[in-house]
Amino acid sequence: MPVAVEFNAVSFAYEQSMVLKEASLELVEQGFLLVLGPNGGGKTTFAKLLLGLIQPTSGRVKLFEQAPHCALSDIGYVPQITVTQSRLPIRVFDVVNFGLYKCKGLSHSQRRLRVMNALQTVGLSQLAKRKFSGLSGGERQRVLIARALVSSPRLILLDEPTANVDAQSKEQIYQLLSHLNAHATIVLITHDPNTSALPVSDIAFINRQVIHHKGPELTEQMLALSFGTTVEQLPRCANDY
Ligand SMILES: Nc1ncnc2c1ncn2[C@@H]1O[C@H](COP(=O)(O)OP(=O)(O)OP(=O)(O)O)[C@@H](O)[C@H]1O
Repeated sequence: MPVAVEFNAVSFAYEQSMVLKEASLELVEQGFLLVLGPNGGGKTTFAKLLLGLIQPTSGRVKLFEQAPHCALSDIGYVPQITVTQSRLPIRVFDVVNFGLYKCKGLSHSQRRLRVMNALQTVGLSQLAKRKFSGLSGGERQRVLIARALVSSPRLILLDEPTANVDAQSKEQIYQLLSHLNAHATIVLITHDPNTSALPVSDIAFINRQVIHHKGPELTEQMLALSFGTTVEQLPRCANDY
């Protein structure tokens, strides 16, 4: 399988403050990467590096074998929803239409078709004319997912899409992500401890260091890092206690 995301010994510091230290991972196309870690651990910084919004202090990030800023049309990004965004006086159709800003040369009817198809994929075509501000939290998140997938990206990056939604909406979003993973690589940043319904292929646990595991389980190293122990301090076997 070709590689979708590659972090090679990536470090990043905001001025003097080191946020990521020598992070390395590789995610193949159509993989499903769960990004976990405590508040302030560096998950959003990881996402910004992937989007090419910031550059590594050292090391290299590649997206589909290119520098991220050259592969931006291959990414659909679902940001954390802010209070300001949720109050915007704008219709659902127009929110999704914004996702086509990189797709030049489409006719009005082609745009309309793509927006309606994206809304249909997330199960909300009947809400196209409704005001975004009048939707529930779960519906808003699904509209933002439609905005991300309307340009047919090869990778969808989501930052906490289930943070403020009820259990039923979370289930709908997880079903949708499982469905989308048939055609796209997924990178999901989350604090949700219950992701067993998702077809996770890889986990990255981020707390200044990045521990990458190929498989859906948390490892002992990840748990140690979440409690503030460094990997070097971990006992190597039970006899060390
Ligand atoms: N623009 C910035 N300037 C300086 N420091 C920053 C900046 N953005 C983030 N940081 C710091 O970098 C560290 C990592 O932040 P980041 O937002 O990547 O963490 P996170 O894992 O996404 O956290 P959360 O789960 O709370 O969203 C934090 O200590 C944060 O205060």
